[in-house]
Amino acid sequence: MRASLIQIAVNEGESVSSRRARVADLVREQDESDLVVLPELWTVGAFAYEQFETEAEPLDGPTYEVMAEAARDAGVWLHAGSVVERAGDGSLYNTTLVLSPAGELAATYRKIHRFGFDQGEAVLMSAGESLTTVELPEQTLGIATCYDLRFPELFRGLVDAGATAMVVAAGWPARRRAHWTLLNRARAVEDQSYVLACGLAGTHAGVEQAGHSLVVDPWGEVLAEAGTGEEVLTVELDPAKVADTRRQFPALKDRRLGR
Ligand SMILES: O=C(O)CCC(=O)C(=O)O
Repeated sequence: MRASLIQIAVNEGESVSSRRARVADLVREQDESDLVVLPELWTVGAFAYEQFETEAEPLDGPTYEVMAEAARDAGVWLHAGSVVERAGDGSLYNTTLVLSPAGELAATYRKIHRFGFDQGEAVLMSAGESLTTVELPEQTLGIATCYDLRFPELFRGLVDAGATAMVVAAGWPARRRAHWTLLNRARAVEDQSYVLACGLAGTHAGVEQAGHSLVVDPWGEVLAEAGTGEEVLTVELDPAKVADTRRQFPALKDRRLGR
C-alpha cells in the first residue's frame, strides 16, 4: 500500500475556503497512492480557538463535500484530517473524517484527549468517547489526534481492536517537536505498528507548528520525515511487516496488565 501524508501550511492571510480548494488539488495530485492523510484542523488551524464557533460544520459540511470529490477524483482512501464538528446538540468536537475512494464517509473519530488543560480546545470542545479503526485492503488504521499521542493506553486499545497502522493527525507546536518525534517512534515500537504522523506547518494564532511529519515502521525505523514547510511524504507500507515483526519479537503477547 502506498500512503501519502500532506503536511499543510496554515498561515493567516489564506481563507479557510481557499485552503480547502488548494488542499483538494493536492489530494488529487496523489492519485498514484492508495491512502492520503491530512493533519488536524487544517481548515481553521488547531490553535485558532476564536474561529472554532464560526467555522464549525456538520459531518456532511463543506470540508466533507470538497474532500469527497477530491477522494473520488484521485481514487484514494482519504483520512481528511479533522474538522470542528458541530454536533446535533450544538456542542463542538475535534472530529476526523475518513472517506472511501467512492467519497463515502467510511469512519469518524472524535478526539478523546482535548488539549489545553483549562483553556482552548479543552473547554471549547467536547471529548470523544470511543476508539476508531478502519479496515483498508492491506492495513487496519487506528485513528488518533495530536494530544492523544501522549496516552499510550489509547494506542494499546487500537492494537487490541486490530490496528496495524496508527494515523496521528496533529497540529503540534514547534516548541515540543522533540516530544513529537520521540512519542511517534515510541508508539511504533511498543505497539509494533506503522505510525503515520501528519502535522501542520506554518504559524497561526501565534503558534509556530513543528512540521516534521513522519512515517515510522513497526521496528521504530523512520521511513520518511518532512521538514518544516508544506510537503508531501510518500511511502510504501509492506503488508507483511507488522505480522512479521509481531511474530519475530512477540512482546505484545507478554502483556500482563490492562487487557
Ligand atoms: O501535547 C502536545 O504537546 C501538543 C498537543 C496539541 O497541540 C493538540 O492536541 O492540539
